[in-house]
Amino acid sequence: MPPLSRPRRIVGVSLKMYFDVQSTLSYVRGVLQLDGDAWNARLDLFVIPDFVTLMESARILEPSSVWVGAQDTFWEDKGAYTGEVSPLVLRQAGARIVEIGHAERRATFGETDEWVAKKAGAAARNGLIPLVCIGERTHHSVASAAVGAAIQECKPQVTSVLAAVPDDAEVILAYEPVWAIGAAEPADADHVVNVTKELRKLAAGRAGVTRVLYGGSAGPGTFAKIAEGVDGLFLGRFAHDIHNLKKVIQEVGGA
Ligand SMILES: O=C[C@H](O)COP(=O)(O)O
Repeated sequence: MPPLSRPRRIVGVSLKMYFDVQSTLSYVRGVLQLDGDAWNARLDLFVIPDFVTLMESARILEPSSVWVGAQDTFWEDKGAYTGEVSPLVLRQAGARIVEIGHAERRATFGETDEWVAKKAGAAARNGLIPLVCIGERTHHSVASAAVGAAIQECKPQVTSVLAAVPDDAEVILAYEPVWAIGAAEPADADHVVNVTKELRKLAAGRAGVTRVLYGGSAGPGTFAKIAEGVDGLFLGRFAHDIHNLKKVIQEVGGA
């Protein structure tokens, strides 16, 4: 059987709630400056600011090929849902991608697999690409047991989402072991490769493109070690310095 072709690589960064308005817009302008580099022929790039600065960020990046994303969405398009943000409005505001089920939302706000799946379906229904974060909460000290335990915990997170999204819709899965988020270093490369290879199998046969990213203290130097299992990186703190983001883009794009 010929080897399966891999989808186009992709790099994204979430600003989480680290930045104020001016810092976000200044960062986004910095990303715009990267647009002329050769990377855009080789990979997709997205930036996820907070909701308040999303529209202005999208306006700044409109002339570029960089996608703007949202950090969450609600599962209904309209109605009496005070405080929630509609996927329809996100699309109209310029978002192309929406992050769903980040570990911080699951832990702090009690998001369940059921909610995450409904949100992913709503995103796809509105023409947004769901970027679904998955990952195990605890890290087994024995490497062989850690892979099996991670797959067991991640599997329902993935299957519930894939059941809620049309088969031909594009989906991005960000494998983020919870214990590796906000840490000093990313997860062990062998662990990431072994888990992501298995997770990828859950989406085999889908008509829509499914890309698998790694996130969790990733930065310059991370991608080469795990490229066998992933299509790119989902970055946090270590890409909040635009120079580091540029380095990662060069590494993932193979420049
Ligand atoms: O959203 C991004 C991930 O949670 C990774 O964040 P981090 O690189 O700061 O650990």
